[in-house]
Amino acid sequence: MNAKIRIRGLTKTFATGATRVQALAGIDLDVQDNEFITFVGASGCGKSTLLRAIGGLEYVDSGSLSASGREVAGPGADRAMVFQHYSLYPWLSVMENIRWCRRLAVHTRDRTLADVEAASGRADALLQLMGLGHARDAYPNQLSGGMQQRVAIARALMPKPEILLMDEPFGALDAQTREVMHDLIRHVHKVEKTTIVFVTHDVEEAIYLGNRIVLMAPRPGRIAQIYDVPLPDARRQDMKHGQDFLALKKEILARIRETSGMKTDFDLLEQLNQPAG
Ligand SMILES: Nc1ncnc2c1ncn2[C@@H]1O[C@H](COP(=O)(O)OP(=O)(O)OP(=O)(O)O)[C@@H](O)[C@H]1O
Repeated sequence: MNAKIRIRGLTKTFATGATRVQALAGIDLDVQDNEFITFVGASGCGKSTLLRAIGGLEYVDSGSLSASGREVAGPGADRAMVFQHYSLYPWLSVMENIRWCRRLAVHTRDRTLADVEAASGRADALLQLMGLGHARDAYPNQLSGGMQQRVAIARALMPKPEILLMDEPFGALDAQTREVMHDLIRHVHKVEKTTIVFVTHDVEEAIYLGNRIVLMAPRPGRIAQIYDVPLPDARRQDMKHGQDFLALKKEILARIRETSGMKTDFDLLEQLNQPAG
């Protein structure tokens, strides 16, 4: 079976003056169609750089990268991105924001009245899917952060991308809103059957959302391990307290600590409690 995203030997170095940072080194990864895969790892391990490369927003130095069966040479209509900051157009209503992409040249495929009707049906369906029915005529500044992010996701889904790339999309939201968004995005994944690649620094979020987790490590940015998530497709919040979930969370957190070389308060406390000598 052909992978939806296929990455082989990908490398990327950033050079700023005399400083060189190897953000990605020898990345090999296959993401299958309709997978929900999460990238997690210590700060600076290259998660966003890898996501941006898949989105065609970052040049790479060497290696190969294909998405939806084509070599990635830049952004494309098969891939949509959602970032932490919603970047909605403040002068457009919720519905106008969602329909925005239809105005872009790349999506001028509404040739007949039937096309136009299909597009407005799609926008209405996304409005309902994202729980935005009551907010269709509101403007972004009238919405909470969670609602704005729902609009940004609906807008990204409008052209039916095959791949949805999400870079810490819920990073700015409070804990309760994040939980609601987690269940919503799992539902979107089930209904839309989009392949989702999701970057986060939150291990619990990575496990709850992903079918697989790519653990990355820094200096140089690389894949340290890939985990299968031992949870059924239908997720429930109470699964976060299950033994398998907690064991995986503990293991990943330990690996992140190991790879980042950073001491946590917990490590320092353990050191202090060690008998001298
Ligand atoms: N445009 C850039 N110019 C120079 N260095 C960069 C640039 N973008 C990223 N880097 C460096 O590349 C490395 C990987 O960065 P990246 O943002 O991909 O990591 P990350 O895992 O997403 O980090 P975080 O979790 O902190 O967002 C870091 O050392 C970062 O400082």
